[in-house]
Amino acid sequence: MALLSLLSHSRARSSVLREPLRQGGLRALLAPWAPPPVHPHDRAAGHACTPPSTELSPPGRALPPPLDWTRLGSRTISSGVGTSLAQYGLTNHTLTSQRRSYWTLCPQHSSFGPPAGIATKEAQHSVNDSFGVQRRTFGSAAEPIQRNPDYSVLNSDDVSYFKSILGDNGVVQDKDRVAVANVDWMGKYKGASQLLLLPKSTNEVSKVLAYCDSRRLAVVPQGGNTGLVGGSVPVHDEVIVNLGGMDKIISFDNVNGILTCEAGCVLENLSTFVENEGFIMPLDLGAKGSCQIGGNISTNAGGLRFIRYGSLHGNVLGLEVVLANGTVLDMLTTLRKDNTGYDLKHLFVGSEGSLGIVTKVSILTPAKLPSTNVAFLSCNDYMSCQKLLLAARRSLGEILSAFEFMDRQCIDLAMTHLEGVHNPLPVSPYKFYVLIETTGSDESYDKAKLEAFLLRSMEDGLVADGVIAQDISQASNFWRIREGISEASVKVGAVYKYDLSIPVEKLYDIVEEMRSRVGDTAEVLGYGHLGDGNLHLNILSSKYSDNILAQIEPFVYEWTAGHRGSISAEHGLGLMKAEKIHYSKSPEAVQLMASIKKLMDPNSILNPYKVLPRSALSPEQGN
Ligand SMILES: O=C(O)CC[C@@H](O)C(=O)O
Ligand SMILES: [Zn+2]
Repeated sequence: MALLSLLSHSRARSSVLREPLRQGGLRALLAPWAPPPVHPHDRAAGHACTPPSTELSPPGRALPPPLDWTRLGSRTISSGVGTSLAQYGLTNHTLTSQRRSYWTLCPQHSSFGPPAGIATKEAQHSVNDSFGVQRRTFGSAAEPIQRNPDYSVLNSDDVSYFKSILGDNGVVQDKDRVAVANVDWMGKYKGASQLLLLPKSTNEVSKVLAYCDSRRLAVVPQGGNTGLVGGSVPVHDEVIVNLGGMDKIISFDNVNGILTCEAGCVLENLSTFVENEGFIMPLDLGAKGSCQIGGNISTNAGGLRFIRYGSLHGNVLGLEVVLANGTVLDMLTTLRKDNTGYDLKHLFVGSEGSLGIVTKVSILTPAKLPSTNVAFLSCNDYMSCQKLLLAARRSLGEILSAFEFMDRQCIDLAMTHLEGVHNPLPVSPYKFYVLIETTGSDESYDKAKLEAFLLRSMEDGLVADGVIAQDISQASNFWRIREGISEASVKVGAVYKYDLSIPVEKLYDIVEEMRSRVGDTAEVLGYGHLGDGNLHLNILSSKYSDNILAQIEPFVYEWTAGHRGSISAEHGLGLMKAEKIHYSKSPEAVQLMASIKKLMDPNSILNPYKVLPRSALSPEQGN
């Protein structure tokens, strides 16, 4: 049945937070009593991207009720079509302040606890809480990881030194607050750090690292802690250095669209800021409400706009980075072209904090275009999805801004676990769903183009059914389904996540093979950024089990390598895949990476046990 409602609307995206953070997570515990608010429109250097509110302190004060996140997210991003914040009586400042007050003071979530439904007994047992001993991350086939005995153990003199640099508020030893920073949002990776540091400036980061290097104290750099591979939490007792307090917008060049800001700015706040200037961020992720730009860059995050604007390697113009020994490397250029020697910034894009800590960023932001359309379509088979992608590239060309796919299992999961979303298509035997977004500069031309494309695709049998969002809330609902799959997947109990680059024509084969391998023991989901050849393979079960894992690994890595794919398209290697790098990189490449690591971080203090295999590093540095 054809159900094409051919009406256009402007884009609206719901704001999807990683669940534990929405419930009052790490950001809730960072800088709870902050300096007076600064409106993000005020671009004088040093003004806050996340304007903290004086309304926030002190705890125990009466608070307004928590806001409706989904609706606020829509309002924020819909400002191009006459539903601006101002029309709703909200300013960005109000919005952000309200968010922070919810995060900061939501009383029932102020103490640490793993996300509901995830921290099974198995999970708790699989990680030994006393540091200095073997740790095994559950859901991983890896051997337990020994603490490297060459690292020093934190003592009271260290803490006193950090207090002399960061002040009392910048040095957190409170058990509950440190516990939140020790665990990732899925409750899957858990460290045993005793110390969380909250620097406010590059100079402070530099002093902290210089000291840690001289003492050989291991460090884990942390942003919004929204990663999926255990890269942003400690493995043992590493000191956590969280950049969330460095959240200022430094400048915006509104002729060239170049944003310069500190690393701790939350992506969604940057989006709101640049959208008010008539630009957009070149990347967009489901975790935008929590993730920070420094973390995005350190992990080379891909996301939903990659098909249109490409990778951060292309969009990041400059960086300021603090090296392991405290040296500040100023590469904060805003030039589009600069061919003077090696382009060192690329070493830090995607190296997951193992070579330095990103403290400032300059990034190219594309112009915001006025006309956006979102279509939600179903296809009968995977071949139709592939053909549809090719047809979309040919017919929609310059206006195509997203091409995302999901199988039916994803839709079922989203409908079961996400609040307030509904399947816009009739419940049916469709096996695949595709979300297509177009963004262009001419509303009637763009709309006509998309409509013609969809009608043709239906006639050709590529599309079985579909809708085009007629208003902001429909568009928001479509995006919420796609962006919410990750969040919904952790609600089942246990989730094994793989993030693979595979040639598009083979991409769904591994999902089907995996289904037959795990049989009834687990549910297998396939979704992702089809336009980028990026599959998210999620395997869900009620609890973690070595038997299920044995069906998945090493098969998933061998299969991917056998098809010349990558075992990490966009999530990075982190702890989960540090020992698997050889499936995607040659021994020579891994050796060169290890040499670079040793050159730049000879004491191996930065994010140990992550990214590179122990065998590639020398014994005393690699454990
Ligand atoms: O959770 C996942 O597996 C994928 C998360 C994210 O990269 C997405 O595209 O939704
Ligand atoms: Zn993704």
